[in-house]
Amino acid sequence: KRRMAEPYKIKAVEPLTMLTYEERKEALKQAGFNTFLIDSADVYIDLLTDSGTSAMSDRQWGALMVGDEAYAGSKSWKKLEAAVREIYGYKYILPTHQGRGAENILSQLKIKPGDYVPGNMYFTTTRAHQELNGATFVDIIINEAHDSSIELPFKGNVDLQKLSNLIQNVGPERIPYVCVAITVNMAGGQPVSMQNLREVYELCHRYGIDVMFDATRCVENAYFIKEREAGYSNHKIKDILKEMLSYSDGCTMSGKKDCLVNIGGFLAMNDEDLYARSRELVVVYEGMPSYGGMSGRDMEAMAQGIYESIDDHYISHRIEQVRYLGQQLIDADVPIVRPVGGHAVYLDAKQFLPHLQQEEFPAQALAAALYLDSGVRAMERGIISAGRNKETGEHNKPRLELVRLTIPRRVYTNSHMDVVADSVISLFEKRNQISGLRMDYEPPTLRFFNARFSPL
Ligand SMILES: CC1=C(O)/C(=C\N=C(/Cc2ccc(O)c(F)c2)C(=O)O)C(COP(=O)(O)O)=CN1
Repeated sequence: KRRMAEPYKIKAVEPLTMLTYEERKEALKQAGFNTFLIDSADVYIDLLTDSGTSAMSDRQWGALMVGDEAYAGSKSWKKLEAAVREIYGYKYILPTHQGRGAENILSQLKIKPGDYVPGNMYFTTTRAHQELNGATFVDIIINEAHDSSIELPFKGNVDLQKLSNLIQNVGPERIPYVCVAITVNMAGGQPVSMQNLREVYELCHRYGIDVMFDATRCVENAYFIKEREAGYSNHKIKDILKEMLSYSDGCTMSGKKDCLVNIGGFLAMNDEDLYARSRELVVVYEGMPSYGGMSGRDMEAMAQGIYESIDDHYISHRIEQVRYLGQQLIDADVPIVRPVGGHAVYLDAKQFLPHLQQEEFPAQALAAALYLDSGVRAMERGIISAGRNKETGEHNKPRLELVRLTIPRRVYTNSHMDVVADSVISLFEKRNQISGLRMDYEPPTLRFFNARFSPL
C-alpha cells in the first residue's frame, strides 16, 4: 500500500515559540499548573483542543471577502443554510455562535424541571445546560466505554437496555429527548455504529421520544462506520453521514470542530413548531435567526468548511494522523484509551501514574508535566473536569482519568506528532518522578477552566 501525504500544501505559516525549560517552569507556575491558564504565546505544540483551532483553506479565507453583513436575510446565511440542508439533511436550521449556544436554546425549549435526559456519556457544557433547566443527565453508554483498555469498534454505542430501563422507570413523558453524541468526546472520541443509531431511533420513536444528536464530530464518526461497519466500506463519507443523521430529529452542532471554522454553530431540527419557538429564543441569546451570533464572513467560511469536511481524502488524513500519534504510544506501551479516537489520543493517567490517588489529580499532574517537558499543551479530562456531585458536594470520581492530546485539523505535520510522542514516552520512562497536585483555588462551576494547583 503506497504511503499517503497531507491532501494539501501549506500557503501561510505561523512561526512557533520554543521556550527554554526554565521559562516553561515559570509559565507553568504562573498558570497555577492549569494548562487552560497558560498563554498561547508560551505553548509550542497546542493540543489543548480541536475546538476552533483548525486551519482554514484558501477557499474559506477567500469567502470572507464576500461575507454579506446585512442584519437580516444575509446572502451568507442563505449559503450556510443551504450547505447544512444539503449535507446534514435537516429541514430547519438555527444559527448560533457555537455549540453551547445551540445547547442553551434546545435545553430551554425542550426540558422542564424534573425531566431526565439520557445520553452516551456526559459532556461538560451539554450536561450543564440540561441541569440548568432542571433535568438530570443519565448515562446510557455501554459499560465498556468506561474502560480505557477494552478495544471495541464502536465504544460510543448506547446500551439499549439502560435506555429501555430508564423509559420504564421514569416514563416517556419525563424524557424530553435522548442526546446521542457522535463521536463521544469524554470516552476518547469513540464512534457510534449505524446499527446502534438506527436501533436507538426506533426504540425512542416507539415511545414518542425525540432523538437529538450532538453532531459536533459526526464526520469523524462517519469515517469509522466506513472503516469498521459491514456494508459501508465503499460508501462515500457524504452518504454515510446523511444516513447517520436520518436517525435523529435534529442536532446541536459546534462548527468549531468538523466544520473547520474558528467560530460558529447551529441547532438543526425537522419539527416546524420547535423551529418557530427556537426563532423567538435565538433573538434573546444569539441575534437574528439569519446570523445567530456569527458575522456574514463567519457564515461564508462555515458553509465552505462543511463542504470541505466531507472530502474523503481530507477526513481520511485527519483520522490517520491521530492514529499515527496513538500508534507510536501503543508501540511504547504507554497506556492510552483504545482504540485511538477520532480527534485525540487520550493518555490513561491512572495507569500512567499508578502511585497517585485520584484525589491527587493524576491527569492534571500529567498534563502539567508534559507542558514542562516539551511545551506541548494537553487537556485534563478526569476528576477535575468531572466537577462535584450537585447533591453530595463530593468530587465526581470518573473511572476515566484522562489527558487529552487533541489534534487540530490541518495544522500540525506528522513531525510534530513525533515530537509529542517522544515527550510522552520520555515522561513515561520517568513517570515515578511525577508527583500529585493539591487544588489551591476551586471555582464554583466548570472548575477546570480556572482552578489553580501546586505540587504536593
Ligand atoms: C461534544 C461536544 C464538544 O466537544 C463541545 C465543545 N468541546 C470543546 C470545547 C470545550 C468545551 C467544554 C469544556 O469543558 C472544555 F474543556 C472544552 C472541546 O475542547 O472538546 C461542545 C460545546 O461546543 P462549543 O465549544 O462550540 O460551545 C458540545 N459538544
